[in-house]
Amino acid sequence: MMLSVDVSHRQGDFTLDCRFDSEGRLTALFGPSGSGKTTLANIIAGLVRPRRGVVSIDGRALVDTGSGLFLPPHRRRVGYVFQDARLFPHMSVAANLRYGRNYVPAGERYADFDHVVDLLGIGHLQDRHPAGLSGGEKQRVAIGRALLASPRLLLMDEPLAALDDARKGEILPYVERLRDEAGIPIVYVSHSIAEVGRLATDMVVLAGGRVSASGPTAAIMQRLDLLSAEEQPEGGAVLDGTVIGHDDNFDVTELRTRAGTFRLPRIAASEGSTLRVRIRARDVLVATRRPEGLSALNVVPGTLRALEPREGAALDASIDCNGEILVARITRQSAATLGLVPGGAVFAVVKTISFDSHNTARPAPAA
Ligand SMILES: Nc1ncnc2c1ncn2[C@@H]1O[C@H](COP(=O)(O)OP(=O)(O)OP(=O)(O)O)[C@@H](O)[C@H]1O
Repeated sequence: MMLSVDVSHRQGDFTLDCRFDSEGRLTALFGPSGSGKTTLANIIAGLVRPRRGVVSIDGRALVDTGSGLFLPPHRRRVGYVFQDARLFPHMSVAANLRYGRNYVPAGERYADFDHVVDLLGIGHLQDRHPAGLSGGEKQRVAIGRALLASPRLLLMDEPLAALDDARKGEILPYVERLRDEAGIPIVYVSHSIAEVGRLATDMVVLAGGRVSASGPTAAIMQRLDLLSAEEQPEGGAVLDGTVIGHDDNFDVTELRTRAGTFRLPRIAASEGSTLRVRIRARDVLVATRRPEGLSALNVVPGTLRALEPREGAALDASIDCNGEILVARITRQSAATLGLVPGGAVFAVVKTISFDSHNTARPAPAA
């Protein structure tokens, strides 16, 4: 599926002027508060009519101001999941789930009730009412309701924002399954690097109503300049790898990536399965010689590509490790002391313990 967006819009003092194309399974609209993510999602859904422009899915326009076309929301077949689940309180879970189906012509209904219920693990909740559900359960039902309307595209606007960390952890694997198994492209609004790094195949970065970058997640994530100063240490490389084994003595999992082999705290994943890890810039050290007498278990050789000074004492070193770029946030003083220069041979050092549930996930299978 190809989602194409080229729109301009004004609301109050805010101007949105966005253009991007995405073929991603899960495209994240990422950016700080007020950058225009929800406005853009609302334009795609048909809740906001742009002043100018076109939104199309696979070449079929949903809105085209040039020709005066504006499909109303219910004719777009775009499912929308909001931050708060917005279930009908007087209806059972089963009735909530069936609600959207009735608006879809029989010939266009492809979503299978049992499959969706199974995908989201909500079969046992069907007789309950929303008031008796946890936040995470409500959100899974809201996702199910949107899916059962057989959408061509699913929009999710900060669907985890209202949940605590434990509930987020509970629901993230369901979003991954949705991305990998439901066959519906997802546009996912978020300002969380952890969520986007884990889920997104593609990213559109918004700043002040404009697209500052778009493309595959791994390529965008390493561009720390796209992040705010507070977010930058959270940014870094996103690598996909294969589990090559577990060390039972030390509860460690070995992951082979193109950049090298990494040891992570043990992960319940079978040998040969694939994992995505995000290596935060703040967790990477740089050495000019292979270090000895150091507790960090992960040392991969590479070539220094660039040194980008950041605010205050910080500097980002981009290290090319066999074609994958790792970013290390170090001090300018360290770079000067080590005599770092682009083109030099270095080692990237990563603590095993820096891999945690916030930066380890299963990747989307190849499209
Ligand atoms: N109906 C409206 N009228 C006027 N201005 C609006 C309206 N809705 C939103 N805005 C403004 O448009 C800008 C973009 O808002 P939007 O909700 O799209 O941002 P966002 O990136 O989704 O932010 P957040 O992450 O906080 O939800 C903001 O400056 C907001 O104040």
